[in-house]
Amino acid sequence: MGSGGGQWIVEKRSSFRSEPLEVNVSETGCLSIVVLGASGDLAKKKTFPALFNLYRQGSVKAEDVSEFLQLMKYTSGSYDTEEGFRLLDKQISEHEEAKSSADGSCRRLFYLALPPSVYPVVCKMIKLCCMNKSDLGGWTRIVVEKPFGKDLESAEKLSSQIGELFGEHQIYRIDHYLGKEMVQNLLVLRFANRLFVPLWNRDNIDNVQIVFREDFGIEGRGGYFDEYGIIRDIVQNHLLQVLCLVAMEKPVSLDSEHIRDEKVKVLQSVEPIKDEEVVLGQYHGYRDDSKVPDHSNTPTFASIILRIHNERWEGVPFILKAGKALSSKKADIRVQFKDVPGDIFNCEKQGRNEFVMRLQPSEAMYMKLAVKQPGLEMSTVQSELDLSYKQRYHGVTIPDAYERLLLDTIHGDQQHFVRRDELKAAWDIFTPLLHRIDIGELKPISYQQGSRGPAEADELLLRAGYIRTHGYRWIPPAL
Ligand SMILES: NC(=O)C1=CN([C@@H]2O[C@H](COP(=O)(O)OP(=O)(O)OC[C@H]3O[C@@H](n4cnc5c(N)ncnc54)[C@H](OP(=O)(O)O)[C@@H]3O)[C@@H](O)[C@H]2O)C=CC1
Ligand SMILES: O=C1O[C@H](COP(=O)(O)O)[C@@H](O)[C@H](O)[C@H]1O
Repeated sequence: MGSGGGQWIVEKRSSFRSEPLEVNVSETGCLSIVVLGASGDLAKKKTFPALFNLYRQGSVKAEDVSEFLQLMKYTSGSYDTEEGFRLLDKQISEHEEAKSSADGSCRRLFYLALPPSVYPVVCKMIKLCCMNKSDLGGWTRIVVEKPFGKDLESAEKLSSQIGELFGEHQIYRIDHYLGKEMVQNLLVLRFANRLFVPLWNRDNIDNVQIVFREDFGIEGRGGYFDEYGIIRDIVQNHLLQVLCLVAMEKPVSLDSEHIRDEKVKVLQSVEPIKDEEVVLGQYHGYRDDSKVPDHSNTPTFASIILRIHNERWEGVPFILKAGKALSSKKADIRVQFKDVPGDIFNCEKQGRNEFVMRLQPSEAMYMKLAVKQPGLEMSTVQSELDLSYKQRYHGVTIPDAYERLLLDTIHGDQQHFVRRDELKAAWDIFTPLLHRIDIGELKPISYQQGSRGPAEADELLLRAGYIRTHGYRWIPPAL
């Protein structure tokens, strides 16, 4: 899929500048976006809708999907032979010539919406057949999706194979959670607010939960899911990336490398996972999927405590919880503070201060805190300082994560992509646990679909020190 000749006007997201910068993406050469795996689930659900939205925003009267479709060309071919890739290169070159783009200024973005097993051969073919010249600012970039490997060894092997063909600056390892509004907000909240600076540490924070819940099961993805399971699907990547942003030290600057340096340090400080701090679950009915073996040991739910061995976080449990086919669909970060020393109000009975960031649905952040019960009595009640995005930013459309990340790729901004050493450190944490699950040493507990997951997970939460608020009732503000 390509565009050129001054057609695409897109907004450059200069990460933290307040004023959006209008940039014509074709000003430095023709841009071609090649989606490999165009007929797959990911391309259908995420990649093409994101591309369409970007296109729609950039072209004033292009609400019509047919205009968008006219920009596309479909090339069919096999992933491991040169023939198809030579044809692809020819088509891209013809398009670039048609747009009169100077040789050496063209930009080619290859989005691999493919299973990781074919990444190496596809990258080899791109390198062999589809590279462009870069002497006038042109580039070739590769976007790869998760799962990037299955464990430390396979991920490192994959990294080496791709690393032999492309430089790190050309490889964009996408984790779409890094493109979510509230995840991107974490750096601002933590480092642009004096309020949080002195509080964000083991002296004040008792525990942190990072939770992903889905209210549907694997829905026809049994073949993929059973091979990977919930830890590889969600925890090792999405939730761990969120943990990094919650726990990392302040980066030297907003430069991609500075941010990723700090994330790597957090990951390297995570202690080995203890068996007694893991609860695995598998929903009842999971094995009914035709592609799931009858005796599958794959977890569809996991609650895992990670402990960070450093000055800021020693002793603070980070509870990472993810599950499919549960009672609700949500993703949030819940930071629970310690009790007030020498409490004269008996607030402890009601609950602790909590700072909650809800990533989805309906982005919000709220601080649960004790206030005086309105009225004559001098008693306390749990209430909240509430920033609900729909109310506060009424009418503002929050872009989809994939839209942002595709745009970042076009702009060469790697801040929200996973660096090779980061990936290695992430696999380091989970590989021993995953291997034990793979060989059946650890078994998931069965739970009912539409439930909260295994009761053992809530027990683990209590053991970790989490204290649930009692009698708290949220009254949504009226618009
Ligand atoms: N701006 C907004 O939209 C706001 C919305 N609210 C809403 O108010 C409600 C209450 O909010 P809040 O107190 O923060 O969150 P919840 O009551 O949803 O959850 C608080 C904690 O208790 C756990 N929990 C929930 N149910 C059970 C259970 N039956 N047994 C054991 N543990 C349980 C949750 O685990 P887990 O995370 O795994 O479910 C979580 O750790 C929510 O629906 C929230 O969305 C509140 C404030 C602002
Ligand atoms: O990467 C994945 O994410 C989705 C959930 O994404 P979200 O943006 O809707 O929260 C999940 O359903 C899928 O299993 C997983 O592969």
